[in-house]
Amino acid sequence: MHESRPMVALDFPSLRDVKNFLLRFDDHEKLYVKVGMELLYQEGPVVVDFLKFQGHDVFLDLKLHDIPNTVGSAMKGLARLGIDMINVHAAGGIEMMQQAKEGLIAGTPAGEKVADLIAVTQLTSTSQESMQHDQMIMTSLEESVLHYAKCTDEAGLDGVVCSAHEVQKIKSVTRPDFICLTPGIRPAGAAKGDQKRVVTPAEARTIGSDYIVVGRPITRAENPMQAYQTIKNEWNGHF
Ligand SMILES: O=C(O)c1cc(=O)[nH]c(=O)n1[C@@H]1O[C@H](COP(=O)(O)O)[C@@H](O)[C@H]1O
Repeated sequence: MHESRPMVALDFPSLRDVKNFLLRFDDHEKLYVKVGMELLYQEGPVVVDFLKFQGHDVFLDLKLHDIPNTVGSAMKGLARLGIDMINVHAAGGIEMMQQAKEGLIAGTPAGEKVADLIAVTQLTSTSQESMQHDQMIMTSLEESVLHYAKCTDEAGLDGVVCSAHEVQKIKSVTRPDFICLTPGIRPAGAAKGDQKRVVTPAEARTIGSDYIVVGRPITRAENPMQAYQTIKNEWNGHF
């Protein structure tokens, strides 16, 4: 495990919703939050400024996927926001990922830590059937994920977004410190929603995930702080 806090996916449509959500937590609770496209596209970079000012760590989950030059230039601009982690789609290719990394390094202000850069393999909402039908990748889901993980490592990135089911094999074909960040986390009995490949926080811990990302089981809980603490305890092996 790399990070003892579960990352909280702030999948909200506005900064006002984020502020209301954070009011449910103690002031001293510094979170590692994930800002995705829903929030950033509607509110802009001010969201990141706000969260960083409040002392939270920020994973900017924009899943960039375009030609190498465009992604590299976009990364250069995004690096100035002072984020802690950011991602691209491995399907964009090795050259795209390399330029993403170069852009990120070039845009990071002198003296500041370069954000972790990871790549999405196959989304946790993708099943083997949908991958073969929609993407026409005629291999197993696991083979596809491992292939993308190897390409990501070759491009010099820090790790991947994957399902916890794939963590052990990914580390065996890359390296032990290759980050495996796993969404698709559901406490026992919680609704899966659109996620296809899910595990509990305790299972993710046993399997060896480095980070877990949790959205709806916390953001839609009646008591988000309590849901967060329960998941955090389970993730840290305290029951
Ligand atoms: O990159 C991601 O964060 C991501 C990749 C993936 O394969 N699956 C996945 O669910 N996610 C994100 O993780 C979060 C999961 O949210 P919940 O399903 O509500 O827990 C969402 O914000 C997704 O955008």
